[in-house]
Amino acid sequence: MISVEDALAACLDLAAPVGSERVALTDAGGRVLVAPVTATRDQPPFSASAMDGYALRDVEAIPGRRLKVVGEAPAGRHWSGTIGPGEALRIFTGAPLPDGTDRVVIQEDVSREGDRITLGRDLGSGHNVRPSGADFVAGDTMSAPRRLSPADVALAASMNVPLLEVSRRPTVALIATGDELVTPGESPRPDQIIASNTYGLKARIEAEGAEARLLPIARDNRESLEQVFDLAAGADLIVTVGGASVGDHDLVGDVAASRGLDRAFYKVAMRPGKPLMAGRLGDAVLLGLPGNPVSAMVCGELFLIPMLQAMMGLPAGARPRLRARLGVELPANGPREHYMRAEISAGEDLPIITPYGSQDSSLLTVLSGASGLLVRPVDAPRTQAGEMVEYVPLHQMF
Ligand SMILES: Nc1nc2c(c(=O)[nH]1)N[C@H]1C(S)=C(S)[C@@H](COP(=O)(O)OP(=O)(O)OC[C@H]3O[C@@H](n4cnc5c(N)ncnc54)[C@H](O)[C@@H]3O)O[C@H]1N2
Ligand code: MOO
Repeated sequence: MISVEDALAACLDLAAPVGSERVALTDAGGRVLVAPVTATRDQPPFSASAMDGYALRDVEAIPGRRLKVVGEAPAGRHWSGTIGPGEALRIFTGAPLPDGTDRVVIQEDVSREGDRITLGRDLGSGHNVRPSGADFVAGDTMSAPRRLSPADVALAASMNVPLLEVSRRPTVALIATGDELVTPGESPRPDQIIASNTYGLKARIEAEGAEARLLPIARDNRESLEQVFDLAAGADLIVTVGGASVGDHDLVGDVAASRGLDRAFYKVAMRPGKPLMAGRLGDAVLLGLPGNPVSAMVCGELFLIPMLQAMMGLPAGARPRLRARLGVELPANGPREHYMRAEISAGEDLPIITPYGSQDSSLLTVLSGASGLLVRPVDAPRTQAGEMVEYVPLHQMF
């Protein structure tokens, strides 16, 4: 058995970037930018008015001063003359500032009669001008790698870059294994259950920006597993669920080995998720998740998600952890790192985390209610309520 840390390092070693493609801005939100975006112009490309009002020379912004309005500049139309002494230009937000001016007095501070304005008593101190290049100048870059936020997409658009180089979405083939499983919506025999893990994993994988393909359920015999493995051809990552333990019907390791699996590890000192396996299988990476539903989802969160991030070219490592105060006393932990499904509530200095009473790895109701995984390190001593602990937050992306 290896440690969680070593298993994650081995998983990340297997997960090479999958390459990139160009997408339009309209399809770029949430994708992973892999090459920097360079601005092709300054923004704003000219000194622009920040308000609706009158452009004039700052030296003439004197309360009570009367000026002649000699023209008008709406946004999108440069006024080509020069503003001289005693003159002002009617101007609107976003319009280029005319030559000779360096200030805009907002219309609320002006009274107008015909082509004459009189400046009010309190003009404020702001110039209401956005200098040319205030946001960015040509050659400025948005760095990569990064997951493109809505604001990033808007920035790239503003830089006049219509196509972005993003990571291809890694493709994941999901294989559920077991004679006891039927697809949701079907009529199970009394001795069967509904396959759930691959559905939860698909949702999680897609929330991360990868593509998941659900393959037919593989039955507990070599022939069926071989057939379903064949269907996984072309995937970047093959994820099996179940059939990983020591039972007579746990065939995933054997079948993968006979297909040439170069196994990196099998079994991790953690709870849930001990019978985890990973390796290289031809051109793909294989991640073998344990069958218990909570084990599959927790291992998905802790290992599969960082692997996908690495495959998309993002800096990848252990899932982020937060701090909280323990809500109840916990006994000493054993030799496996324990990821306890827990509730998190508001506390004084830090949130309070309370693990559920039942930590059985078959209980999806508990996982569904949990907002974090309380991390109990290997051989952690008895821990009192109120002590500081760490947890991995869950469900944050939904
Ligand atoms: N003698 C031992 N028995 C077990 C050990 C052990 O070390 N020695 N480990 C236990 C642990 S821990 C786990 S986790 C499970 C994992 O076993 P497998 O990965 O071989 O999983 P299965 O036996 O196929 O299934 C376990 C459990 O999960 C249900 N299952 C499987 N796939 C799905 C699915 N897609 N959707 C919903 N539920 C699924 C399956 O029906 C079983 O109930 O082994 C322990 N045993
Ligand atoms: O490791 Mo199993 O995954 O504890 O249920």
